[in-house]
Amino acid sequence: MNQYPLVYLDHVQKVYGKHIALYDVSVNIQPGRIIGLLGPNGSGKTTIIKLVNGLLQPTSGNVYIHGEVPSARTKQVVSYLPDTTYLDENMKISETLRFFQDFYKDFNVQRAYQLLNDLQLHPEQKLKQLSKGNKEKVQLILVMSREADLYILDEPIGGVDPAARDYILRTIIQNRRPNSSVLISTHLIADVEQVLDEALFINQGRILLHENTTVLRNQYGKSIDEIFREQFRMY
Ligand SMILES: Nc1ncnc2c1ncn2[C@@H]1O[C@H](COP(=O)(O)OP(=O)(O)OP(=O)(O)O)[C@@H](O)[C@H]1O
Repeated sequence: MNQYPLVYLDHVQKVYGKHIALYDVSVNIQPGRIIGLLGPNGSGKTTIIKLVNGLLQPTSGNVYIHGEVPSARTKQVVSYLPDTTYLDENMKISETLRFFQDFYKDFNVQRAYQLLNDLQLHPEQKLKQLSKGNKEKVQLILVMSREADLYILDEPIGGVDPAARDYILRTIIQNRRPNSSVLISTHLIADVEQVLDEALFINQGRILLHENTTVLRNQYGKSIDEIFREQFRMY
């Protein structure tokens, strides 16, 4: 058992040119948790995600995954869904699964086929034949079928029918690797809040709150979406 937190951001500051994107951010993520990284456009969500992935370096402070700075080794335990498409549109769904199987030795192809079935996606369909929402589902299934310690989802399922978002997230999250954590970045709070264990509110590069969602609901007598809107008046 690793004695370090899964993720620890230790007084992280990130500056792009003259713009300060993150001010003194400290965050601790434990195993087995579903965390919503919630904030309006430009608040610093993607910057945090890229720092955890090792795609960006902090200007000051440190990022640790299992007590180590991000490296090729830590990347093996993090499965990342970027907010852009990266798959060849001419591939069939089944070919994307083979591609992931070749690329990631921790890819669980049985889980991927099970999830495709659960979400009623046909493996022989080509990506270019799929709707935006169904393409997002395929990407989510690919990322969640790795045996990772941390799954990072940057704006997942924004194109999916709102009525189906909760079901899709729930299905995928319930089938993830046991005791892994999921960090979900979104501004669609109402659609994800039922699956969240913790809420991390961020605004203008500062963490405003990091709390258990049940504690928050009980404390305010409101949904996470309502608390977010009322407390921080971002909308
Ligand atoms: N490469 C860059 N150069 C300069 N400024 C940047 C760069 N990347 C991000 N920023 C700025 O840093 C701030 C945080 O951006 P970030 O992409 O982390 O926000 P976000 O919360 O993910 O936003 P969104 O919800 O719109 O995706 C924003 O003000 C953005 O304009």
